[in-house]
Formats: sequence, C-alpha cells, structure tokens
Amino acid sequence: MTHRPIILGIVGDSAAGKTTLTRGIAQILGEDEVTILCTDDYHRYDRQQRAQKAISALHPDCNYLDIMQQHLGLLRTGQSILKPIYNHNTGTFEPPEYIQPRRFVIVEGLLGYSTRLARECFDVKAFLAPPESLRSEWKVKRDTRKRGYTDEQVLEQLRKREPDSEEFIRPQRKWSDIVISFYPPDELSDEQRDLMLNVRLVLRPTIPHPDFTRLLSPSKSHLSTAIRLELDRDMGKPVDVLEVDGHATEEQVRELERILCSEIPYLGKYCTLEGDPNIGKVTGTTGETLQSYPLALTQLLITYHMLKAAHIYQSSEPALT
Ligand SMILES: Nc1ncnc2c1ncn2[C@@H]1O[C@H](COP(=O)(O)OP(=O)(O)OP(=O)(O)O)[C@@H](O)[C@H]1O
Ligand SMILES: O=C(CO)[C@H](O)[C@H](O)COP(=O)(O)O
Repeated sequence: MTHRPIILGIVGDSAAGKTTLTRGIAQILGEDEVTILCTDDYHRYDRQQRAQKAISALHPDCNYLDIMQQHLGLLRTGQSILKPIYNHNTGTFEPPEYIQPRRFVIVEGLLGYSTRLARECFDVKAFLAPPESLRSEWKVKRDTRKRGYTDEQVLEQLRKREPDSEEFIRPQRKWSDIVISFYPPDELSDEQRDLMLNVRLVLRPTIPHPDFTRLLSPSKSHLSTAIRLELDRDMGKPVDVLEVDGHATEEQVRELERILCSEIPYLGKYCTLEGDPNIGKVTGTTGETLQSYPLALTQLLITYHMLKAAHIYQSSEPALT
C-alpha cells in the first residue's frame, strides 16, 4: 500500500530554467523518489509539421492538452501512463514510454497550467519568469550548444514566438503559488553576472509558506544586506516577496535555511547545505559548474512545500491500494 504522489508543477517559457530547477529539486528529494515529466512530449506536431503549419510549440492547439491533463489526473491517483516522447535532437516523436509515478512527480513544461483540470492536479505550482533579456541569453547559449541551432535561428524563433509567449505562456503566472525570477544585479560585468544572479520569489497566499516574518525582527537586521522580505502586489493581488541576492554569504544563507528547517523538523534530513554541498549547483550555459545560493534557497523552499504536502497527505488520506 502506498499514498498518492505529490505533484509539483514548474511552468515557464522556453529556456526559463525549468529543467535546471527540476533536476536540483529531484536531487534533494532523492532521484529514486522522483518521476520527472516534461510536457513538451505532448506536442501534437513534430518540428517539420510545425514549420509547414506555421504554428509554434507554445500554442495550445499545437499540444495534446486533453491527453496531458488526463495523464496528470492518472498520476495524481497513483496510476501509470503511457507517455509520448518528443526528441529535441531530431524534432520527431519516438515510441511511448511506460511511466509509474514515484512518491514525488515533477511536471515541467510550457503549458502545464493552461487548463483548469491540469491545474487541479498540482500540489505546488511554480512559475519561472526571468527577465526576457536573460532568458534570451540562456536560450541562445543552450540551443546553439545542445540543440544544434545557430544564434540567428534562435533569435528568429524567439521573435516569431513572442506573440504566443505573451498570449499563452506568461498569463499562466497568475495560477502559480510561487513566481521565481532569477535576475542579474545591475552593477556587475557580464561574466560576473552569471555567477551572481539574485532571485525574487513572489509568494502567493495560495499555499502556507514558512514564517519568513522572523526576517523582519531587529535581531536579524544583519541579513537585510542580502535577504529581504517585503509586501507587494503581483498581477494586482497582494503577495509577499522574498529577495535573495547573489552576494549573500554562506552564514546569511544558513540562517535563512534554519528558518525553513525549524518549522518542519523532517526537512533538515533532506535539505541542509551542510549535509549536501551540491544544493544550488548549476551547470552554466557553457558547461561550467556554478553554485548559486539564491538557486539553493529556491530549491529548498520548493522542497519544503513538497515534503509538507507529503506529510499532510500521508497522515490524513487513506493509502491507495
Ligand atoms: N538559475 C540559473 N542560474 C544560472 N543559469 C541557469 C539557471 N537556470 C537556467 N540556467 C541556464 O539556462 C539554460 C536553459 O535552462 P533550462 O534548460 O533549465 O530551461 P528550460 O526552461 O528547461 O528550457 P526548455 O523548456 O526550452 O527545455 C541552461 O542551459 C542553464 O545553463
Ligand atoms: O520551446 C520549447 C520547449 O523546450 C521547444 O522549442 C519546443 O519543444 C519545440 O522544440 P524544437 O526546438 O525541438 O522544435
């Protein structure tokens, strides 16, 4: 007997950082405990057909969203699916794959929150929204190095897809519990910027976040040079905003980590930077390994929510047979 899987959604435009974040969280939770699903696999047309029809992969009509939401519903109740496979190297489809959900499922992709039934399947919903200039840099570097495109082809694709990004991808931000924006600090050179990205985390009151108000106490004022909590509005709705700067020190990061771990003691086992020095490591666009504290804390916050959801459901819901 086992309990239903806990499902995390990571949605955002192409090269917004979904795979990078997904891999980091899976590593913390334990790769044997996590099933990863990319919704690019639900594209309706292959690359050649998309070119002929002049439709972008970002358009809902270019994806089997009905089958995607059906599969999410099955995974949520612990059932297996036969998932299509889209191969980014060839631009074509491969034979489907049998997927059995593990304890945690991470679903990353372009259109995960675009239907109500799909949205209802997620326990935690994250949306990645880096500034467009950074996303474009990441996409050019990634697609030229890993997907065989030229700089001009990627820039042309970005330009052509912009109307669909605006109409179908960005509006999904409003359905997320956490909006994550990595962004470069203004004052640094291009090379330094990649190593020192800040993060802005918009925390909607749609799920109970850790009590970060402790950051506001006078005894924590030394943290404010790199870690800040503020009230703001996002798409008109009131939100908390947690900012972590890339120049935060290890000591400051550990204090924030203690706030996270103190609320749910079992979190400490999974996520301490001390226990796992790989948290927050990222392979840069040129293949180099970087460690980012803002990324580490983002991964820890999402892990917090996954474990909390698992804890709540394991103690309150009957096990699946
Ligand atoms: N937090 C980050 N810090 C530094 N670099 C990052 C970060 N997130 C992503 N990148 C860089 O941006 C590139 C694109 O990221 P990633 O592949 O994770 O995007 P994606 O949203 O999964 O893209 P797609 O949907 O097109 O597959 C990566 O190759 C990585 O080098
Ligand atoms: O936006 C994307 C998500 O990664 C891809 O570009 C989309 O899946 C289309 O793929 P391709 O570049 O292989 O035509």
